[in-house]
Amino acid sequence: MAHVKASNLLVEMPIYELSSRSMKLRVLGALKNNRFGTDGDVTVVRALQNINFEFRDGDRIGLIGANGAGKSTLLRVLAGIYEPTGGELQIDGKAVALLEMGLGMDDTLTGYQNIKLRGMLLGMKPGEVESHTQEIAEFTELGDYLHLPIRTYSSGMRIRLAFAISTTVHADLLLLDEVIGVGDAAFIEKANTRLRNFQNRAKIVFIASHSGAVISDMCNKAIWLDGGSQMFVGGVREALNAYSESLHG
Ligand SMILES: Nc1ncnc2c1ncn2[C@@H]1O[C@H](COP(=O)(O)OP(=O)(O)OP(=O)(O)O)[C@@H](O)[C@H]1O
Repeated sequence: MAHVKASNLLVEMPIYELSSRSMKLRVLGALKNNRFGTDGDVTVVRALQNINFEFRDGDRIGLIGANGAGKSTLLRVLAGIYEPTGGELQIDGKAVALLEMGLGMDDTLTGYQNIKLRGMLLGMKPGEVESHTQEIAEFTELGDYLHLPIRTYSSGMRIRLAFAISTTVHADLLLLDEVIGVGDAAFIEKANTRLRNFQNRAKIVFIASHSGAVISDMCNKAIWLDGGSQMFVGGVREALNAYSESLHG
């Protein structure tokens, strides 16, 4: 069974560029909210604070909120890309993120070698990678390019490869940003079908989106974030209504 629980989760990011005292005072004074603080000499932005939730198998959680609300940061903490600076985050199960999918690929290696490398980085055993290689290769439609170093690929070709590998592994917890830009028009439809199957296999899915329709369609729970704080956790309709009311006064 997969399970994820956040208790008073806090994520602070240091802003080292604000070194002079006068700049710090200006920024802290101008931004009269509790999002900025100091840690010793360093100014920090609280990207997330007081986040509390608990989800289990079957939960599909939409992350909603304005630009800068903290949605991507929450996905990154769940993915283990950022460490919480306070509170607790407990994850039982294997998390796979379809964020920054190109990370962990090596430019000097061929497509086939990257399938092996990234597959293993994502937790597959050598035999498992082997048995999926043909299918991954076919899905990418990259043909003979797979024998060339990936520095010769276009950005779209890289994304195809990274997406095909990432969606092959087993995920208990799947972390998605709505806009994953998986390539040209012809590829998008195929990629969407693969993504839907991948989502269906995952036990818990988090998806950040600005589209109420996407959230209503895919999720049974939602978290509304605003300014790094959690404004609402619960049903999708209630969350979308509360968010929409905040926007329209
Ligand atoms: N590496 C970083 N250093 C400093 N501040 C950061 C960093 N990453 C995020 N932040 C801050 O954390 C806050 C939350 O950002 P985040 O990207 O999570 O928002 P978001 O809800 O995903 O926004 P969007 O809808 O625009 O993608 C923002 O105020 C942002 O400036």
